[in-house]
Order: sequence, then C-alpha cells, then structure tokens
Amino acid sequence: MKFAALSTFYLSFLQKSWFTEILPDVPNVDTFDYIVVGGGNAGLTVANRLSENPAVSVVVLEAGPNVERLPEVYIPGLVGFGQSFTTLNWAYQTVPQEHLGGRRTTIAAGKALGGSTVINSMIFPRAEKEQYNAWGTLNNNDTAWTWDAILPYFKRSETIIPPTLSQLADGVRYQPDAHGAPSDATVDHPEKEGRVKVGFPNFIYPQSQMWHEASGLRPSPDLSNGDPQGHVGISINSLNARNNTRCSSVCAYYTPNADRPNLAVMTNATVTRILWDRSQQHTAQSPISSGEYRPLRAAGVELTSSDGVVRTLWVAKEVFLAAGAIASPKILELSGVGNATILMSAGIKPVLELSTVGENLADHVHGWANAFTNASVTRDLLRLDPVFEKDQRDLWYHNRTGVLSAAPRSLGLVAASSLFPSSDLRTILQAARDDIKLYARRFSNGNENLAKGIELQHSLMLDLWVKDRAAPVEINYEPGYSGPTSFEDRPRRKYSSVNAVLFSTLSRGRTHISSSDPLALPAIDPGYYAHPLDFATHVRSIELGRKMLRTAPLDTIYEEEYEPGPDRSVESYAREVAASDNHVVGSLAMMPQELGGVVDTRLRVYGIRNVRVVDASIIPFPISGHICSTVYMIAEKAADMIKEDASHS
Ligand SMILES: Cc1cc2nc3c(=O)[nH]c(=O)nc-3n(C[C@H](O)[C@H](O)[C@H](O)COP(=O)(O)OP(=O)(O)OC[C@H]3O[C@@H](n4cnc5c(N)ncnc54)[C@H](O)[C@@H]3O)c2cc1C
Repeated sequence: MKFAALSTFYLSFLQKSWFTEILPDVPNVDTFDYIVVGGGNAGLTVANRLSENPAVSVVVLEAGPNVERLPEVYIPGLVGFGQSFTTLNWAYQTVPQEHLGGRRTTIAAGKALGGSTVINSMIFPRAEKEQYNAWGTLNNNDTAWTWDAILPYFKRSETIIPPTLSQLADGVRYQPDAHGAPSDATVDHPEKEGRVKVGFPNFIYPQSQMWHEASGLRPSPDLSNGDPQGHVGISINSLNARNNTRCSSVCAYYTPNADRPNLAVMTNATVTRILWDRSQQHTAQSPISSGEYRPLRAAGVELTSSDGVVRTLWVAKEVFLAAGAIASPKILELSGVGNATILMSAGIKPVLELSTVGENLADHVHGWANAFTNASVTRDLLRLDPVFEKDQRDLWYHNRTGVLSAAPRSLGLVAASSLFPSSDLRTILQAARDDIKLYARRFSNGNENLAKGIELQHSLMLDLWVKDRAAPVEINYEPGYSGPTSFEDRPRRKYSSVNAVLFSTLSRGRTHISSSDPLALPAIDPGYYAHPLDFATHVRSIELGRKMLRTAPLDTIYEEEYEPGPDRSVESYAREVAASDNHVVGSLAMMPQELGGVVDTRLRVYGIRNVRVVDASIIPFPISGHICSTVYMIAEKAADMIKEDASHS
C-alpha cells in the first residue's frame, strides 16, 4: 500500500512528461563521415566535439530511447527509482561466479540516450593521479596518458557551479583550480559549448556530517584533485546546481547542440555489426592477423530498429565504438574481430584475429554494512511515509531543496595501511608478488601477450600498494538502506548504511559472445574475488564500514546491525552478497599489442584502419574512483586526436 503513494507521485510527474521521440530520424542520407555506435557517456561527447566542424557529418546510433524527461532521470534524489533499473537498464547477467558460491550477478548499464549517465548515481570525482600515470607507463611510457596530460581534458569536460555559502556551511569543499571553467550566470547560454554541469546538492543529511567524523579520514579539499586517498568529503555531482537537475551526457553534450544540421541521432537503433570494405574480406580459414600489413577498413554498420527493420549506414571516415565495456567488444566479435576459435564456436566468420578482444575485463566490487537507525530523516521515508514523500516532492518543486535535491553520497578513500596491520600487509603483498606470474597466466585465457600485460598491470598496482598510494577501497555513506535485500523482504524501518567498494581489483575476467544472434546477451565472467588480495581487502573494508556505523558520533543514531548481522561471518557474507559496482573496464584495453592490448594510445583498434574505441572499455585497469568523469575525459581526448589525425590525412 505504501508503494501506491510513490506510484501516484510518479504518475503525477509522468502526466506532465512527454514520451514521444523528439529526435529527428536520420534523413534520407545513408553515408556519414563519422558513425558513433552508442549514445552514452562517451558517444555523445565525441559526437558533439566532432560536429563542431560544420563540414563533417556525424550520426549517433543508440539502442535505447530518449528519456531525459522522466522524473527519475532528472530529479537527483530519485536515483535508482522508477524505470532506472528496469527498462532503462541492460541488466547484463554474469556467468555463475566461482568465488561467489556459484551465484550469477547483474551488471547494470544504461540503455537510453545518455547511456549510464541517465541512471548512475552522479558521483563525479577522479582517481589518484599515480594511477593515471600508470596508464602511460603501461603504454611504453607514453606521456600523452599521464595526469598532467589528461587534466586539461577533465577540465574541458565540465562547467562547475561553485558551492553556495549554505553548501559551504554544510561541509562542501572544492578547489577551483582542480576544475573546469565556472559557470557564468551572466552569459546567456554558457552550456552551448557542451560540458557537464557539475555542482553540489542542496540538501546534506546531518548523519553524513557525523559519518565524516566517524570515518577517521581527513576532510578532502576536493575529491577531484588527484589526491583523494585518506580523505573524506561530499562528492561533487554531475548535477546542474542552478536548477538542481541531473546533467547526463544528453544535457551536457547533446541538447545544447541538437540543432546542428550535421549531427543526427537515431534512438532505438541497435548496431548489430560493422561491415568491412569488401575488397578486404578474408576467409574463415585464414583470418588476417592484426600484425599483418594492410589493415581492415570499415565500410559502414548494420543496425536494427526496435520494430525489427534492418538498415545499413555507410561511413566515409571513421567508426567509433562507444557502446560500453560489454557491448563494444560484443560488436567487434559479431563483426568477425576477435579470437577466431571463440568466434567460430559462436557461428561468426572471423575476419581479423585479435584474440584479446573481450579479455582483461575488470570491475569494482560492491559490499555493504547497514544498521537500523533512530535518525529523524533517512531516504527510506520516501517509501515508508506518504506524507513525508509528498512534502519532499513539494519542496523540490517549490525551491529545489529537501531530500529529493540530493543523490545522497559522501565518500572516503581508504589507504591500505588503514585496512591491514602493517605486518599482515607486508605478508599479503609479498604473497601477491610471489604469485604475480601465476595469476597473470590464469587470468589471460592462454594468451601469452596478455599474461605479460596483466603481470605489468599487477606489478604497477602492487608498487602503489607498497607506497601506500593504491587507494584500494572507497567507503561511502548512505543515509538510508543500501544493501542486498529488496524493499519487500527487509524490515520497514530506517537505516544507516556504509557501502564498501573494492576499487583496486587484481582479478580479471572476460566477456564473449556465445551466439551469432546480435540480440543475445554475451557470456560475462568478471572473475569476482578470483585474486586472493581482492577478497581479503573487500572483507576488511566491510568490517571497517560495520565498525564506522558504531563509532562516535554516528553511534548516537545506531540502533542495531541489520547486515551482515551479528551471527554471520563477514567472509561468508561477502561471498553471498558481493555485487558489481557497475564500473566495468578493460575489455578492449589500451595497451601495446605485445602486452595483449586491443587499442593503441590513439585508441585505434590494432589491424583496423578506421575504427576507434572511445568508451570505458579502453581503461586498462580499475582505478580508485567512479569512472564517469574519466570516460568524459577519454572521449574529449579522443575527439582531439581524431581531429588532429583528420587534419593530417
Ligand atoms: C546504476 C549505475 C550507477 C553508476 N553510478 C556511477 C556514479 O555515481 N559515478 C560514476 O562515475 N560512475 C557511475 N557508474 C558508471 C558509469 O556511469 C559508467 O561506467 C560510464 O558512464 C560508462 O560510459 P560508457 O560511455 O562506456 O558507456 P555508457 O554510458 O553505458 O554508454 C553506452 C551506450 O551504448 C548503447 N549501446 C549498447 N549496445 C548498443 C548497440 N549494439 N547499438 C547501439 N547502442 C548500443 C547503450 O544503450 C548506451 O547508451 C554507474 C553505472 C551504473 C549502471
């Protein structure tokens, strides 16, 4: 019955909403200079920057619909409500996970124009600068991929709306020099240039402040400054603080420039494969090796619309894969690029042998500790109390304040030295070093080059562990229930929760097609907890979160632990509940080919002349941060490289 109130709430919004597609269908044109596959975080960014040049034509092909006008998309406090985790979610299923007791888990990813940026939690910090520097080290010390080289692209992708005096009084901190240009309210349309509006929520729960103290971490001057480890703070959000609405990649990079005549966006258009220049085709018996001269050339793409109509679009210059870290490798495999054995067993004719497509996949891992609380306001009340829900809705509409004005997270980045006693840490790290080859081989699926690549990744990460710069874990506080139990199955009470997110995963897995049906989901094996350091670290972080809930001053609102629960070992609980943090990376890694990479440092797929990958797939290993801002940075940098290369050709 209590749900009914929320449904009424949605309906009242939805009646004002508009569901019909407003985006122009592609006109009677079937050749474009650039084709962007996937209109998400990366895809709309690249499309915007390339279409700044009126002389080139750009089309974005997006499998999902345009949903910018759904309240659960634009109202910050409705993160996770409504259709976010149903129709707007690919909800990829993993294969049974050996180290999670054979459980399958779900990996969420946005299925809509804007991709994951329309359903994500809008947390927008950056990782440790040393980790970005390691991307360069991994790529023959390429100085184009270091913190200093990428910082201008982080800045270019955002317009900050600086905190107000009342936000500062509530504990918000920011360093102006870490950010892009501040939004200038005196300019008519500053958003015209295409940037993510970033800012802070209008409502900070009092218990978040208490948690900052309980965490024992230092207040962060700014969680985007490349030095978040050991700090705690209220995260900057991908949020237009002027009107307190989510700023997805649609808001940032499409809507402001939707009137460009050279930019077309097709929604409900699923790309099924890349079509190759016929003169370059090879036989199934002898797919060319990517090391050979005469690279493949993409001629266009095939797509299916939601009513089943198949259509072909041709490309004059380049195709960009921006379908996310699971769908981008899938499209390459459906197009005959990948491990020939895997392709043939799925019924796909190999065209180019590039055997690490879909390998090296990694994810952040989510876990929880939560307790019943006597705090007067928690997010749970939106579902438990219809009067509260109505009051909050009115508040949001009247002055953009209240619980609905905030996606409620504040973050703390925990150092390894705070998780383990120093002697234990030395032993654990020594064991990881001793076994470095063993695990690199195990995770490489028999590919010798990739084994070398994973070994180097692990070595770089373990160096950071030894220097105590790995930022292996994020602990973030949620003023409400966060955990593995559904609303229907848990006590109807108020909660205080700590999310424990394993950032520094050494485990690697893979995603591959198992059928030639382009609409079938791939077989995804993230290999959660396959490396013992991952498991040990995650267990310690859940224990730490659990302890924080009982630490002063948070102890004053603590009533009783709900999960893991007093009679449950954290080890077994972790295996029972650990879940994806929906930050999949690495499946088309930017690494040298002799280390098992799929794209070079200009993001070109090895052995293909005109296909680049511009999304989260290229991130070579998991970083100590939520990845959305990093994906914008990659796409901004990719657009610059594409323009530069075009000017030379
Ligand atoms: C629930 C959730 C919460 C998250 N919270 C945060 C957060 O708070 N902060 C943060 O930094 N990160 C967060 N993330 C992660 C982050 O949003 C994503 O990792 C990132 O946006 C991925 O960007 P991308 O461009 O690689 O892919 P996406 O943004 O997912 O874009 C891929 C697009 O391609 C489309 N597509 C897929 N297949 C096809 C096809 N065959 N043809 C055409 N189109 C196709 C998809 O529909 C999608 O629109 C979250 C993710 C999720 C799912």
